Amino acid sequence: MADPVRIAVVGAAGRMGRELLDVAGGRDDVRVVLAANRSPVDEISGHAVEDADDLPELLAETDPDVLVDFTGPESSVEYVAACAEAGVAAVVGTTGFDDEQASALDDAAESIPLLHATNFSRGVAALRRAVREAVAALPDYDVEVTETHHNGKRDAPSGTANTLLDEIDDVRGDAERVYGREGDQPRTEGEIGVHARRAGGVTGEHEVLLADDHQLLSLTHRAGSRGVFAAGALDAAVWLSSREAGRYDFDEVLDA
Ligand SMILES: NC(=O)C1=CN([C@@H]2O[C@H](COP(=O)(O)OP(=O)(O)OC[C@H]3O[C@@H](n4cnc5c(N)ncnc54)[C@H](OP(=O)(O)O)[C@@H]3O)[C@@H](O)[C@H]2O)C=CC1
Ligand SMILES: O=C(O)C1=N[C@H](C(=O)O)C[C@H](O)C1
Repeated sequence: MADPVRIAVVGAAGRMGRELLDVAGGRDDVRVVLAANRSPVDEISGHAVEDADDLPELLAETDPDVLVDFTGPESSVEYVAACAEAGVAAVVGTTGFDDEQASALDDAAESIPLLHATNFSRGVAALRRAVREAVAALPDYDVEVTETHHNGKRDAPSGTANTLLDEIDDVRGDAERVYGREGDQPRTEGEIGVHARRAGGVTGEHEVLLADDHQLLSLTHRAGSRGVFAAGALDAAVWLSSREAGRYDFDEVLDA
């Protein structure tokens, strides 16, 4: 069997960071060589947690093959730039990038392999394909996208909802997006309603609803645990570890 892929996890103390360290511990194709976090934390899943402000030095000391980042847009851009400097591949799960931050990922991908996905679950990959097919088959139907997440989520709508909206635009052309409705606001033809709900500990749900006067089609994905995202991100890291510099999609990992 091949040597395990050497992984660095940033955002180690976050919800996803903790899940990644836990899931990685049960796999023999990856080995965590660095866990780092902005705020000080002693230990997670048996890993000492280093100060993420020292990432450039830590990458040089620990020599990971791939860094896995689930943090925030500002830190993600900073960590990916450190990877580009150090020649370390990057798997990015962070969402909520503005255009400038997104193009910083493109810049890094000129010198390292980089894979960014707004959702690392296989179910959402299948949902994206199903949505494309449904929207193409039902061209005049009204479309509404609703996502529900835990009350600690910062960005809205979710990265996955934005990806689903882009899939719909690919098929229909750019539609007006209406974010929530209030007061006297009847639906206009072709608009897409977008709704973000935040409650309790919901891991992540996405629904694309298509309806006309006679039929309603609801396509829904519910993540049962963050383990599905962590497993997908580690699969992506293993796949990415043998790639050339460039920008890659999670679909390429699933199709391999
Ligand atoms: N692509 C996918 O499949 C998934 C993507 N996500 C995305 O991953 C990201 C993280 O989610 P989650 O783990 O729930 O978030 P948490 O808030 O639980 O954790 C965020 C982590 O990132 C760190 N962080 C946040 N902002 C900064 C910053 N400016 N500088 C340095 N470190 C920072 C935090 O450090 P500290 O401890 O110091 O606060 C913490 O370790 C989000 O963008 C979320 O949307 C989540 C799940 C699945
Ligand atoms: O913040 C989360 O939790 C999640 N974020 C991702 C997103 O913004 O789409 C993926 C998943 O839904 C969980």
